[in-house]
Amino acid sequence: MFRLNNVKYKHILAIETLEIGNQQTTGIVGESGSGKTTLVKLLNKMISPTSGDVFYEETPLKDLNSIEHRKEVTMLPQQPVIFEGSVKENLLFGIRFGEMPIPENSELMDLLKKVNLNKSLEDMADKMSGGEKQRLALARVLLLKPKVLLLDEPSSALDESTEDIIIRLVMDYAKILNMKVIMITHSMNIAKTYTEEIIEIKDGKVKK
Ligand SMILES: Nc1ncnc2c1ncn2[C@@H]1O[C@H](COP(=O)(O)OP(=O)(O)OP(=O)(O)O)[C@@H](O)[C@H]1O
Repeated sequence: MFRLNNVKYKHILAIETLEIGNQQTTGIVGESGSGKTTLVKLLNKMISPTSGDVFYEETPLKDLNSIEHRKEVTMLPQQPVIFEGSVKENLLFGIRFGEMPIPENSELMDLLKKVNLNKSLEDMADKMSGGEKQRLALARVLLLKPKVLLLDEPSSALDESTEDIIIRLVMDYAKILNMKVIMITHSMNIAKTYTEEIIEIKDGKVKK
């Protein structure tokens, strides 16, 4: 799915070769500051390498339009962005931006239930807790049904049992929608439990 060839990003990453295959779930594991987020940002063209090439399905990312690419390969950042306004407005933000058909309220409510968010569509999103905001942001990306979902430490604002429920839910949902998931986590245990292939990053390099 992705291939990196002699990729450098500033002094942060130096990856000679890396293949992320077509498996459904991939884990990216490494210590804090090792370069995991930077690697994932390269995959959806949020940033471009200082040198070297990133390929998506054999096409160099530098030849792809960033906005179009990010519709296919969508990232849920560690700190979710929540806008002033209702839960519904927040859910529909990406849909409107991508000029996609607006879903029925019933689909939105189903999704809220799926991500364990006990709120109504009219509730104000900026009044919610950190963990609730993260689940809302997750619902928003799931609604976009990207081909590849990049999750940056999806559980950082969640307690352990919610974390488990949410990761399992994303993985199940991804399977149903045939969505590939690349998930950053600091925990080798989480990676082993939920992902088929694990990439370890240490000091900006892939650990062999
Ligand atoms: N735009 C930037 N300019 C300079 N340094 C940066 C930039 N972005 C990140 N860094 C630094 O690069 C290193 C790797 O950061 P990155 O966010 O990729 O790590 P991470 O493995 O995702 O860490 P964490 O698990 O704590 O989120 C860190 O030392 C960080 O401070």
